[in-house]
Amino acid sequence: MRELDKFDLVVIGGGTAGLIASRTAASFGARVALIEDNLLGGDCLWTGCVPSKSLIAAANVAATARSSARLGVRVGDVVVNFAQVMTHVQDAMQEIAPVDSAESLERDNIDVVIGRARFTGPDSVNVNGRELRFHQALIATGAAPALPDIPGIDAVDLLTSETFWDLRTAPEQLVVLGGGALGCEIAQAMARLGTAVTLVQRGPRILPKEDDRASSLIQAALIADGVDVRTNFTAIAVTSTNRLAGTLSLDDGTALTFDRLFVAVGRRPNTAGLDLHSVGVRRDGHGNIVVNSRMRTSNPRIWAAGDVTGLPRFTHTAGVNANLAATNAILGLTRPVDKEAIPRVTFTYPEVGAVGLQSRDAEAGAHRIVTWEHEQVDRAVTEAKTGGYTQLIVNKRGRILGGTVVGPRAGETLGEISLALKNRLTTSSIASTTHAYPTYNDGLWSVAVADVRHRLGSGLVLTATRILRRLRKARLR
Ligand SMILES: Cc1cc2nc3c(=O)[nH]c(=O)nc-3n(C[C@H](O)[C@H](O)[C@H](O)COP(=O)(O)OP(=O)(O)OC[C@H]3O[C@@H](n4cnc5c(N)ncnc54)[C@H](O)[C@@H]3O)c2cc1C
Ligand SMILES: NC(=O)c1ccc[n+]([C@@H]2O[C@H](COP(=O)([O-])OP(=O)(O)OC[C@H]3O[C@@H](n4cnc5c(N)ncnc54)[C@H](O)[C@@H]3O)[C@@H](O)[C@H]2O)c1
Repeated sequence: MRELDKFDLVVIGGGTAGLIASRTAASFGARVALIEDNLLGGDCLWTGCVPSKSLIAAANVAATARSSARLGVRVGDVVVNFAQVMTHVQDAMQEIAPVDSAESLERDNIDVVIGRARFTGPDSVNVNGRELRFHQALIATGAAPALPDIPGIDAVDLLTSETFWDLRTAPEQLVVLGGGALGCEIAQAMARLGTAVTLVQRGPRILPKEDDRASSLIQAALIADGVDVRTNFTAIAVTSTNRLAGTLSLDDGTALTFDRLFVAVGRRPNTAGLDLHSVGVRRDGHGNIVVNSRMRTSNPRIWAAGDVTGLPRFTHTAGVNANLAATNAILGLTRPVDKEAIPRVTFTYPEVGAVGLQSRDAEAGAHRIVTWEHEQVDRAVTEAKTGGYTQLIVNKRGRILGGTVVGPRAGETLGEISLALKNRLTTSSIASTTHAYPTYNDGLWSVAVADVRHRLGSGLVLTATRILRRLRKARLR
């Protein structure tokens, strides 16, 4: 660590938001210190995206092997070695870790300080008894699993996204509480790996943020994989038989036996111990740090990004918003955050990808919902994976305002829809772009062509087409 006494930017938290903010600021020549309390890489690398997608990859291989006879390939019994699955999960994390390491950050001229940060004054942070002074600071301390307040729940060692990755033996009976992205991904993956899984969702449907039909398709897919999906139930008590196992009582009088209970009911921001009061950084009713459209907090010297804010909790939003905050902080710019073109993907099978408006947001007369069934996507037919759809929400001129894709590679197709949304493109732009055949993106191409045809068949465009045809005929006479 260099001994110059004041940093241009002190970043608290070494997850995606903190790493990106530090690198952005350092690339502008700023003097940057990054403080991390635990492991550099944060949630995405150690407890979130990377381990969960590695687990899902193994689960999908098991499911593909089991269903291969349908395509004429018979394999023997599918045997899952859960300890080896978890070795694969650990290997994936270790392979990515060097990118986020202290050595790599120091090569980018970032001073890394390991320890827990606490604000001690308007321009100072204390770490392990040591004072770091800053011109500006950025809070990127992330979030942790929220725990529901259910009588008896403290008597069992819950599985959460933080503890699950330490498992080396698969539970036999897993109860998953919460049917959001996390609950659905884990429930399906574990069912595919051979665990008996029950998913309890408080509301009427799983994945409630998604299009109704997407929720129904994922619910059907989970059930097909053997998950016992219980929607519209409230858990009222936990009775433990030992520190790990017990029963979960539901409000209809039934009780679910589990040997592990996985809790996936949302996240709460990590702000404890930062002493935000002392620096005048405001939080909302959920404890999220309040930021303006430029990612600045109520203290103009302090910025925040990532899961600790109330903005959508994804790795890509953490990275993009942190980059924006650091750019605004160091260069004095006033670039606003993008709140419209925020894509999200739930990595169940099939995947659900969504961005912008959804069918429930479409206003009659102003918007149209155009849908293409994957039964008509040749790639899906060749792979026998036709149970999905591509849907766009467009305005009268065909401008793309949002979309939902359900299918095996929905997340890949979503990139093109996000690009269209961000750049205010119409379906004509997609329709007039040649797409390689046969790909899942054919669904998007087809839905765009269908929309252009619809517009050609009505209103001004129809009149213009008719006039052109008449003129052409007259010339040919
Ligand atoms: C199981 C799971 C799967 C997920 N899958 C996806 C996915 O597929 N795609 C996607 O986009 N998103 C996914 N997410 C969400 C994604 O992981 C988060 O949105 C993202 O990692 C948030 O990054 P962050 O930098 O804001 O916070 P974090 O990565 O949590 O980083 C915060 C860091 O701050 C440190 N810290 C906290 N307090 C202090 C302090 N006082 N002093 C010093 N350091 C401190 C913490 O140790 C931590 O390392 C998933 C999340 C989970 C739980
Ligand atoms: N693919 C991805 O991008 C991905 C995957 C996993 C997690 N994540 C992120 O991780 C975070 C956590 O995910 P999550 O699924 O826990 O949060 P979430 O808020 O998306 O979903 C929680 C679900 O639990 C339900 N719920 C709440 N209390 C309940 C209770 N007592 N009993 C039963 N159900 C209850 C809610 O209705 C909701 O559907 C999110 O911010 C998410 O963005 C993202």
